[in-house]
Amino acid sequence: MAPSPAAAMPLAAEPDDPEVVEVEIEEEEERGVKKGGGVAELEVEGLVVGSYCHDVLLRGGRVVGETLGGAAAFVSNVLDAASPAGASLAVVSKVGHDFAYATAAAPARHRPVLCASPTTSFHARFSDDAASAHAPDRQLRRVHACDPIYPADLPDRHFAYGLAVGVAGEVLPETLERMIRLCRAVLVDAQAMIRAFDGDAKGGGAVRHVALEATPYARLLPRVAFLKASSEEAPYVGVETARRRCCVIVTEGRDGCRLYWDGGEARVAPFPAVQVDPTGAGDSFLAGFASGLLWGLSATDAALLGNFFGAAAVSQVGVPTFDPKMLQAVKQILEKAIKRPCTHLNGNTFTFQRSNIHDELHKSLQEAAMLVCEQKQVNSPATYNVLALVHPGHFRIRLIPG
Ligand SMILES: Nc1ncnc2c1ncn2[C@@H]1O[C@H](COP(=O)(O)OP(=O)(O)O)[C@@H](O)[C@H]1O
Ligand SMILES: O=P([O-])([O-])O[C@@H]1[C@@H](O)[C@H](O)[C@@H](O)[C@H](O)[C@@H]1O
Repeated sequence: MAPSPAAAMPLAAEPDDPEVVEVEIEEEEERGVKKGGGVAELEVEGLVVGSYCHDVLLRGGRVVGETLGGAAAFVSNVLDAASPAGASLAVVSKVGHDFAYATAAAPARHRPVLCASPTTSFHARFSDDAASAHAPDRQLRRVHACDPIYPADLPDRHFAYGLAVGVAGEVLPETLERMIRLCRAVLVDAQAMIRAFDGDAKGGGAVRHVALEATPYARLLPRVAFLKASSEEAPYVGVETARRRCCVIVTEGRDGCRLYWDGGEARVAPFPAVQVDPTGAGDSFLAGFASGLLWGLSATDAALLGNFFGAAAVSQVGVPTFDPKMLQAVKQILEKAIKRPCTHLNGNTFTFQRSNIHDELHKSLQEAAMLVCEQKQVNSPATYNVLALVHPGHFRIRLIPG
């Protein structure tokens, strides 16, 4: 189906909601929007909700790496790097006193809330067989579960946009509902809603998926702007039903992604990457996509930025470090392509159409993606046998020599 030229998406909160009117007034005052024709310098604050975790990567029964994980870690890494000037972030994340990445030189970027229970942790077991773009490449087991994030844990102020990015069931339905009230547009990762765990007393157990429709999150979908799912999660989301309530984005690994909305769909092409660790690709995609919206791109164009950061994520183990030259190149490309950033998340609608700059944007970002590949090849010592190839020595990650 060809993308519709001008589909529109309502805001997360209802337009006649008194809270929305209040938000608009407050936002205008806070941002110092110049009235009477002056150029507006917009300040946009986003809210990320989901806990950091410890990831243990295993291959052939051996631990090959231990890294900072949790979608909030990957998401804030990309949003901090790629958002336009004037955009800031609040992150609500919970960890235990055992959290291993609070004091390292390259820590979790935003301070988490400390709890008595241990930090959420996952074991990711990678198979030696080459996975297809649509097949699971790892088996996840939750080993510990930290406390859930309650509505009262969210800051008591309004945000331009919010990302619900739980990994272990920590974003409760009532917490998502509160996010929807606080944020003008909410983007949700399906993994925050459809994961179930074959539990033991400490919260350990294999990760399973349940049908979204059977969860208490389903009724909130009409008030969500974008729902992202991997191809593995898509059957549990029920794309045909969900797309009538919000825009659904299905990521397809090295094949890029597809957007489905009520009345249209679009495929967005991927970028080249040498994959060493698939962890965090979906998270980095979602954050790249959100930053594309912040730059003022249509959803289909913003998905290019999602694919770009998804590809960058798989090129490194754990939360990636971005080459400043690459980031500068990306921002220059966006500044050149877009005359006025920060419009869509503050406006009344999202647009979906593939713009006339789409192909040019893809081509320019492809050149920046080559910088990521080149940087990887220069930095990679052949001393660590990690997941697929090798990875630059990095103090945020403990790699186990092969
Ligand atoms: N091998 C790859 N090469 C290029 N891009 C990739 C690769 N793997 C993932 N990506 C990018 O990251 C996005 C998310 O990856 P995917 O594997 O679908 O999600 P998840 O990590 O949730 O399983 C993809 O849509 C794509 O843009
Ligand atoms: O790889 P991805 O699907 O984008 O997201 C991953 C989660 O599925 C996983 O539970 C978590 O431990 C990782 O750190 C990462 O957040």
